[in-house]
Amino acid sequence: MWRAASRLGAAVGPGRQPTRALAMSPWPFSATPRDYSVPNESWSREMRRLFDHYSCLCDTEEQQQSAGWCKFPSYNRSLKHAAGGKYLSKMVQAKARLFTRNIEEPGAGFEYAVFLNKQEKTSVTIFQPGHLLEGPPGHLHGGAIATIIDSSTGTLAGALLGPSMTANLNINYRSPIPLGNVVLIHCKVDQTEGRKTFMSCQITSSDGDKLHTEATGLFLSINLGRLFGA
Ligand SMILES: CCCCCCCCCCCC(=O)SCCNC(=O)CCNC(=O)[C@H](O)C(C)(C)COP(=O)(O)OP(=O)(O)OC[C@H]1O[C@@H](n2cnc3c(N)ncnc32)[C@H](O)[C@@H]1OP(=O)(O)O
Repeated sequence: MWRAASRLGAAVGPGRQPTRALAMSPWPFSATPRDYSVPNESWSREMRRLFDHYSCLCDTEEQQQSAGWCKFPSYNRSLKHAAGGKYLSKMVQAKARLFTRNIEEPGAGFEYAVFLNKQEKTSVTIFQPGHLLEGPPGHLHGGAIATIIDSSTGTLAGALLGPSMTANLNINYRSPIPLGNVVLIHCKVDQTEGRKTFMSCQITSSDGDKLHTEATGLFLSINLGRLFGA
């Protein structure tokens, strides 16, 4: 199924934006938070093609109901929202940024967008790794791979379960990922037992032909108040 999903559809007009995104709770910082998971000038043709393809699946209410896809917006600050500003120093509140969104230069770090299918409990992340994420020469660092896996599975877990944390990640690195190459990260929920959600994930080339990475993860629902010492 993962492979089939990556092959769906052809490219549509460049830079087309999804008309529907997942409903989010009100943003606490300003009326217009910036969604980082939209095309910018660093995105390759393939990145835009995949973005347009998955955006099309989210386009209309009818398609949403039949296919169940939506784009998950991605902001660079979540801390004040999560903690309600209560337990954190002003210094931390002012400086904290989501790890994957704190490289300012477009294309230098993590360029990605997450599309969720809540009905099927799956997600697809389209990911274009930039030059600041180098590990082996010309290729993506294993820690950066772990980061994008954690972010992708964590986003799916958060959307399905609410506040949750990664308890365990197991990663098998099968083939190196060249910097700049667009890859797909397919995540799915395998099982839920009380607070525990078991997930699995594959990273493939954008045509689905090459397997780069496989992973499993365990996420636990948490009480946010406890996380911040309540
Ligand atoms: C929307 C926003 C967008 C934003 C989108 C951004 C997405 C980014 C997502 C990033 C996510 C992260 O990086 S999170 C950061 C990395 N993770 C962490 O730092 C977590 C650190 N660990 C912890 O805080 C804790 O260990 C918890 C919360 C995971 C669990 O603690 P707890 O709540 O007290 O639960 P505990 O009683 O220990 O365990 C409950 C049950 O789970 C089992 N269990 C616990 N840990 C494990 C484990 N590693 N492997 C197997 N099983 C485990 C226990 O045996 C038990 O089973 P039984 O006896 O009940 O059967």
